[in-house]
Amino acid sequence: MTTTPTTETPVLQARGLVKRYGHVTAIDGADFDLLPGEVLAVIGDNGAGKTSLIKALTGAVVPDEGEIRLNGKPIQFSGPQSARAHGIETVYQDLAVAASMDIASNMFLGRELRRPGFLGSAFRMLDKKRMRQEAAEHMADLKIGLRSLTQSVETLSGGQRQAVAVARAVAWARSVVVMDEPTAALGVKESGQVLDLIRRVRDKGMPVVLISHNMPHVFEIADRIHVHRLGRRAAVIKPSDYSMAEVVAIMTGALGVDAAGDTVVADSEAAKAAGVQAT
Ligand SMILES: Nc1ncnc2c1ncn2[C@@H]1O[C@H](COP(=O)(O)OP(=O)(O)OP(=O)(O)O)[C@@H](O)[C@H]1O
Repeated sequence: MTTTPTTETPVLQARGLVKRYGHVTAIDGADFDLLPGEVLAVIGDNGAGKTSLIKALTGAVVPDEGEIRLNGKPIQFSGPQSARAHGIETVYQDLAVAASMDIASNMFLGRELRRPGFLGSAFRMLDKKRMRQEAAEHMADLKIGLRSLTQSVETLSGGQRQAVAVARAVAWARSVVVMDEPTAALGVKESGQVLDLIRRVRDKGMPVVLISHNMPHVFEIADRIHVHRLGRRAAVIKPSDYSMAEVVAIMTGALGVDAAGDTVVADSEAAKAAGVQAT
């Protein structure tokens, strides 16, 4: 396994994570490092344990073993709410937004602002005006152009909905934004817009973890790629150092990566079939 040598303290880090579901070991001693200001893609074959790893890092599952550190400090999340309270926001592939509600209400879903004074404290009245104003500021900040924040989310295109979900996550995140397959359901143009948006989030200084099966998107946007295989990190590489075929070969186990960052043939038949050779 290789890690890019760095002196920076990772924003989010894991060592030796294990998660078992009965007889299945979904995470098998996984390490993870997210550096400040980077887009880190997490890729791996189906069943490699990417989702389980991300769930452990975002509080959705509690690992059986291992350690998670946030900004260098050991931390245990008791649930997604606890990860959120520590500034980790996740954009889920499905269920990203409440379709029948308007854009501003979606931005503040579960964190609604109340009217000041008695109206808010006693009658729990919502401060819709302020929520719209702040939602508009967040949208402008990320250069997301939407006609009206009072239109319901179901009237938006898939890409626009994803943009609302990303804007919401960025608005609340203080440490990390995790995105699970954000372009999976989108067309070419909309995917491009979401990738641009991810770049803007990164350029604001917010590190992004991107789980994706889409290799061209990963190569286009990731600063580093965490390759997950058989429940653990098989390699961390820079997209500029490897071809897509090589990364797929690392993912499937045809190639391994040694401590110097060179690829080594791990399965010669599979490497031959994939048309790749060791460096
Ligand atoms: N709740 C669960 N109960 C039992 N087994 C599970 C559960 N969640 C995941 N697993 C198993 O753990 C392993 C890893 O699954 P996981 O979903 O983390 O992989 P993945 O890399 O995200 O896969 P995919 O790309 O197909 O979504 C699989 O064998 C899966 O069947």
